[in-house]
Amino acid sequence: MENSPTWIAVAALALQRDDGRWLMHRRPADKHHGGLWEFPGGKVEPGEMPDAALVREIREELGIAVDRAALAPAAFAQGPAGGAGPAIVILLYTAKRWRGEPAALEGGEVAWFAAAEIATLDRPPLDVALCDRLFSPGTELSRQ
Ligand SMILES: Nc1nc2c([nH]c(=O)n2[C@@H]2O[C@H](COP(=O)(O)OP(=O)(O)OP(=O)(O)O)[C@@H](O)[C@H]2O)c(=O)[nH]1
Repeated sequence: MENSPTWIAVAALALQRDDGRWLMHRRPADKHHGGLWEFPGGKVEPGEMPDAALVREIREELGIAVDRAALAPAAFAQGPAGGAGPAIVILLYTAKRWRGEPAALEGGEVAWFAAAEIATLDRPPLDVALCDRLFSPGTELSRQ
């Protein structure tokens, strides 16, 4: 059995609007996974709780304020980051409340999608797994 010597935790957010649409972020072309659509978020810093990291990343990346109490754990996925980097474990939270209007402050673009539309977007492999868990038929969220 092989153990991964290192891995990084990434916290990501599935933000849902009142009309049921979800926010996705298209990564800037010059970044790892450039041009792919993913849930906004970023790396958890050493010593940081994932939900606190997410509040920070979302403020930096989208310019909106989300309270930790509004974050609900939803799913996780793990796998290689691609390239020679350490493995990634992505912790996905959902939120339905925030303050401000989301914008792609660090490049790329943001847009709101129905769950069925997200299935047609080009996404990193871990996001395909996360979306399967979040939107799979029979789950509570897929009916909302
Ligand atoms: N934020 C986010 N990252 C994801 C997702 N799926 C996925 O494979 N990743 C990968 O996880 C890593 C997270 O890095 P990031 O670039 O978003 O994080 P960051 O802002 O803290 O990093 P940086 O400041 O070093 O660029 C990237 O390799 C990214 O491609 C996702 O849904 N959301």
